[in-house]
Amino acid sequence: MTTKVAVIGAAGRMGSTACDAVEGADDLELVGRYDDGDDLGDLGGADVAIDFTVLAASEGNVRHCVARGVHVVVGTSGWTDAKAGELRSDVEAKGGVGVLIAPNFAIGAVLMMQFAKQAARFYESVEVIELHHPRKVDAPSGTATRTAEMIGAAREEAGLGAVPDATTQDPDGARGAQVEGVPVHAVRLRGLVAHQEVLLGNEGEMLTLRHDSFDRVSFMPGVLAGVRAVGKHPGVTVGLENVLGL
Ligand SMILES: NC(=O)C1=CN([C@@H]2O[C@H](COP(=O)(O)OP(=O)(O)OC[C@H]3O[C@@H](n4cnc5c(N)ncnc54)[C@H](OP(=O)(O)O)[C@@H]3O)[C@@H](O)[C@H]2O)C=CC1
Ligand SMILES: O=C(O)C1=N[C@H](C(=O)O)C[C@H](O)C1
Repeated sequence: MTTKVAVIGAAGRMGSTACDAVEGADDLELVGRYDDGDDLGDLGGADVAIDFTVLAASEGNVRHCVARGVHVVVGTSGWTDAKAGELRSDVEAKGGVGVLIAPNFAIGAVLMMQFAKQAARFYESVEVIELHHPRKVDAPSGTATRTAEMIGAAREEAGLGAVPDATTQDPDGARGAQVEGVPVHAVRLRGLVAHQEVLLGNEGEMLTLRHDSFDRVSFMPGVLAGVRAVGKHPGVTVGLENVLGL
């Protein structure tokens, strides 16, 4: 059976790549491309919508889809647990509708986050460095935020205290953003696509976890896996790991 798919943010870097991926899949049919100012209407009769827009638009797009019983795969960054939580009752009220929010669809990035979560309890120090193309509008990246949240939760569960840091003077924020007690640093550099390092340190050793997306096609196997799985996961699901069986 063919699944009908609409893409919101279709003219963007990710949206256009997602349109190509859907068109290249035998079991999927692209039935709609939507951009800023377009009326989403009935989404061209789509079974599943993919949203790669901006946070300010994404929530309204998702609510529009859910109200029409259309499953949604959300790649737009900036969705916090609190924002996802606000959706839950409305999504659950629609019965079988699924919303999958994934901070990162690259399989390696999902694994990197899982490895970071696994390693977190063994290390005194941890920092996250995300590196992206200079047209990215949000910082820190959704991936870095999610990684830091997962590390922070694992550290808390293990009873670890604050990361050691003697800094008392930092007028320009050189130590980065603090996300759940984890310093997060954002680099914007021409030539990059999407990259992240997690540095974990103990006395006398360091573990570096690094993932590189050199091309946006790296996100597509995850996007398509999400499109195929979202209908089998009613309610709101955060993280591609939940549909990959990790
Ligand atoms: N989860 C993941 O794996 C990944 C997530 N991302 C995230 O995806 C998002 C998009 O990234 P990217 O494609 O690079 O960004 P782009 O700026 O290239 O694309 C965003 C698109 O959304 C459109 N848009 C803006 N507002 C609306 C709206 N209200 N309704 C419909 N379309 C709208 C924009 O149109 P216009 O230009 O006219 O405003 C643009 O075409 C970002 O949040 C990014 O962080 C990116 C890569 C991977
Ligand atoms: O804007 C991007 O490019 C990316 N955004 C996502 C994020 O904010 O984490 C995913 C990936 O890093 C690429």
